[in-house]
Amino acid sequence: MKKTILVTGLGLIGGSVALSLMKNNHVQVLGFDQNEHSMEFAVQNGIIHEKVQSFQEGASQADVIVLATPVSVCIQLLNELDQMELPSSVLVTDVSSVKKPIMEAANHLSNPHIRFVGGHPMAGSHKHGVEAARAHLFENAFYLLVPGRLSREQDVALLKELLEYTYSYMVTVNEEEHDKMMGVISHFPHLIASSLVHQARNWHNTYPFMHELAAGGFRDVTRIASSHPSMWNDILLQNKETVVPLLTDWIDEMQHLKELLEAEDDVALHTYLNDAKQFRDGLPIKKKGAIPSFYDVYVDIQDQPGAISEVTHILAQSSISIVNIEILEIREGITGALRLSFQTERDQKRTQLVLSRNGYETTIAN
Ligand SMILES: NC(=O)c1ccc[n+]([C@@H]2O[C@H](COP(=O)([O-])OP(=O)(O)OC[C@H]3O[C@@H](n4cnc5c(N)ncnc54)[C@H](O)[C@@H]3O)[C@@H](O)[C@H]2O)c1
Ligand SMILES: O=C(O)C(=O)C[C@]1(C(=O)O)C=C[C@@H](O)C=C1
Repeated sequence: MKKTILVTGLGLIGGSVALSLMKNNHVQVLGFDQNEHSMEFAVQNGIIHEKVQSFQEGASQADVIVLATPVSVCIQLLNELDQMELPSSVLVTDVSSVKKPIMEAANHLSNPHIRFVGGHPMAGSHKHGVEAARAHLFENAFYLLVPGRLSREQDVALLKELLEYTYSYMVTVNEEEHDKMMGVISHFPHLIASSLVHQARNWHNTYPFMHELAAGGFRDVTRIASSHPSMWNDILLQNKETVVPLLTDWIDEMQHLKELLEAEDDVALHTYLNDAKQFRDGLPIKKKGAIPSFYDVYVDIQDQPGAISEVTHILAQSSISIVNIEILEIREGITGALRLSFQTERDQKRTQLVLSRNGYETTIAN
């Protein structure tokens, strides 16, 4: 029998989860968002099967609910759900970037019909909104699952099965380790990226031409500063327990660097830079697993005649050989994506460069 899944919060992440659920013939995907336009877009573009008029209306029909709203809204929705008269048992999950406050709220629920397994797909973008949703967003990424007081083994197994078409690696962690790790590799870097942009902005009056010179380095290190401020506000406040001590350590580290520079300690400075390089170079770029992966580039394209040959022509002109090409999610009238695979990282990088010079939007899913 088909499972009915309600996705609440049809933005970048909710829309992308919904798109992957739509690939499963055994599910019916309902969507709810406070923004009517997002719901309409989702129906028109095949992101969900149907919209519902309220969270309650969807919840009362659902076997599974995915909460994909900002973290603090997710906590409110869990509390609303707790008060609802649900006709039968419902498995609830979320996608929030912070897990301790979510699991705390979930562990306190008393509605006997609710089961809960926390979730966090570890991929995203600086974009937001349903228009940015992509079925391939989570491909080859980790998808973290966090069981709690209301989770049974079969709930975790069911979620893994339903989320199969995200093509991600499901890993179970606890909320404590989740928030600490995310603090270090996701939340705190966000603060640093924003602070670097502020520093450049403060110099803008002195050197008005400077921002024109901001090339790859500045752009690479500050891309995430372009993310949705209200979402990050929420994340940083909800994980301040982790982020504040990291900030204290960082200030000490900056002080140490300042001293090295003032003392012109080139040996210590070189060691510092080299140690960072060694660790950064050792980060896994591509995971090996059930899903074979090359050096892939995703290219957003319009569904119009000649769209694919235009892309391949541009690459041929730059002598870049494509190993494989796959069309993902093309439906009439909306943007779709091409997955281009290359043999080397160099070709992957060059492709991004030449295609973006030609006005294409590209993504590398690591
Ligand atoms: N953006 C990322 O890179 C990323 C990655 C992984 C997880 N997350 C998590 O995913 C969640 C959503 O983030 P996003 O990037 O999709 O944001 P988004 O802004 O693209 O989408 C959020 C959606 O929630 C809707 N919403 C807000 N309040 C609502 C309510 N009361 N009822 C119904 N809908 C409501 C908004 O209208 C919007 O469509 C956040 O918890 C975030 O921490 C984000
Ligand atoms: O790629 C980006 O823009 C992201 O910020 C994605 C990112 C991350 O920090 O890696 C951001 C928040 C999430 O919870 C998961 C992924």
